[in-house]
Amino acid sequence: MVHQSFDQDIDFFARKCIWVNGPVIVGAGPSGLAVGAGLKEQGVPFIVLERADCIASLWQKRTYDRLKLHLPKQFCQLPNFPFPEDFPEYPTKNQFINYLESYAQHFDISPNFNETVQSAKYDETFGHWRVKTSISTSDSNPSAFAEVEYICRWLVVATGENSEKIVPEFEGLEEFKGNVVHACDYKSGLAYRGKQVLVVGCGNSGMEVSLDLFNHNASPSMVVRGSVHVLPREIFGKSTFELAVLLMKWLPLWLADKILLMLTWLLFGNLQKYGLKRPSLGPLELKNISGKTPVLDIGALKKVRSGEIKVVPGISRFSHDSVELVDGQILEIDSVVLATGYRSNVPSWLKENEFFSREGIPKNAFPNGWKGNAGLYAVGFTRKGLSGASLDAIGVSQDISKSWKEETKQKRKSVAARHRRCISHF
Ligand SMILES: Cc1cc2nc3c(=O)[nH]c(=O)nc-3n(C[C@H](O)[C@H](O)[C@H](O)COP(=O)(O)OP(=O)(O)OC[C@H]3O[C@@H](n4cnc5c(N)ncnc54)[C@H](O)[C@@H]3O)c2cc1C
Ligand SMILES: NC(=O)C1=CN([C@@H]2O[C@H](COP(=O)(O)OP(=O)(O)OC[C@H]3O[C@@H](n4cnc5c(N)ncnc54)[C@H](OP(=O)(O)O)[C@@H]3O)[C@@H](O)[C@H]2O)C=CC1
Ligand SMILES: O=C(O)C(=O)Cc1c[nH]c2ccccc12
Repeated sequence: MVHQSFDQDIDFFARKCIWVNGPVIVGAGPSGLAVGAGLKEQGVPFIVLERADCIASLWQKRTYDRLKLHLPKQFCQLPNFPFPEDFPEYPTKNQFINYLESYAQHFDISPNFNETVQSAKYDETFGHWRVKTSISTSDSNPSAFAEVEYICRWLVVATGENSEKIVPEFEGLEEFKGNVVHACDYKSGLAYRGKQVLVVGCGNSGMEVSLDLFNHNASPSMVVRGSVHVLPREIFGKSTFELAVLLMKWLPLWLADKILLMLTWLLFGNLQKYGLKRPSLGPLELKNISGKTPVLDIGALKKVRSGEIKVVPGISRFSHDSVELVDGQILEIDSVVLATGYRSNVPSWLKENEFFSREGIPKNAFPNGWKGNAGLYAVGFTRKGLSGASLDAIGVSQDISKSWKEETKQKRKSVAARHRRCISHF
């Protein structure tokens, strides 16, 4: 049996208290599923808590229709369960979701859905974690919920680097009468046909949303307030990411960057004249230091070059039907898509400040960022996408399995000893 439960009266409602014989995993995205799979293989019981009503909610609920994986498939599959052979080099979002559904089914992982972790704290006195959740009990009434407290020896944080959208404040945005959405709520350009759309941000989301808008006969203007690395997804028919991995094996990061940028220059030439200034650090060094992912171009650049996607500088302020930019120009716009990125939500619920930074990312760099103290683990915070998450998950599930087996053996021994003592009294 995985857990035992008992009720505790707290104020006017009952908080259920559940002892978990094994780890609690927070998040049923690729990272949480991969840890669950590793634990299943070792026979370790666990529970997975997921705030959404499905697995991989980032992929199922917070991404646009035409999204594809932008790294080749061999860098995106989870441990011990390869992609189907007929998957293309860059699987579509739906193919990836189907794969994750099969993964959960194959390893028999059934998360507790609609259950949000509100806080988790280590209890030094008893040597275990107290994980408090709220479960939404009604779709029609968001204030109807129950509360549960889990008590466990191991806590796995798998809530992701992208769990909350970043919505910056802009002067006058409240006056703007058009539609404003974050990229996580953008599905397709269908609803934007014929519209002037301001896309704020030029990461992979900003570039791909701009391209999708253009493909649906809208007119996108993309805000580039700083600098950005745009690399081709393939260089002379070979994946740029794969090439980067290869270069990084043998060369220092700066040299790998020089080679990538030289090859990119051969293909793209100088992009500054289109408003796309490169950062002074190379793409791999920048990713390593700041986490900023280079853009892997899937066709937006061609449209930037032709002027079909306009590049505009930073924003000064919005008014009811337009936006003023830092260079003084005023653009009339119908809608805004904020492709302004994401952040971790760990600081809002994990009461701990040794292992995780204030930004909610483990302080130790890859590959030493997955194990904290007192049974605390992190998976999927390496800024290395799905391949980083898979490596974390292997380490975490092996480590927990080892200590779960040791502790379980100890407990069995002491129960057996107690049992023997009892028998010898007769
Ligand atoms: C648009 C987009 C495209 C991407 N494409 C690629 C790609 O092609 N290749 C690649 O390698 N990486 C890609 N990434 C990176 C991405 O982070 C990974 O693909 C992957 O989703 C990470 O998995 P994860 O499980 O760590 O996090 P997530 O997929 O974000 O899963 C975390 C889960 O935790 C849940 N959760 C959060 N907070 C709580 C809480 N308090 N209580 C309970 N549950 C909670 C969330 O609902 C979510 O389901 C992409 C990211 C984005 C945003
Ligand atoms: N096909 C795929 O696989 C895709 C993958 N992804 C991944 O998802 C993750 C998130 O990407 P993304 O959503 O693009 O987020 P990013 O964090 O990469 O980019 C955010 C962008 O918003 C800009 N920005 C933030 N605040 C402001 C502001 N106030 N004014 C103007 N610009 C602003 C940033 O500019 P600045 O740099 O100046 O701060 C940056 O250009 C990445 O890992 C990415 O690779 C995303 C889309 C598609
Ligand atoms: O964070 C992402 O979006 C990824 O897909 C993973 C990723 C890790 N390192 C990179 C370097 C270049 C492009 C993508 C990645």
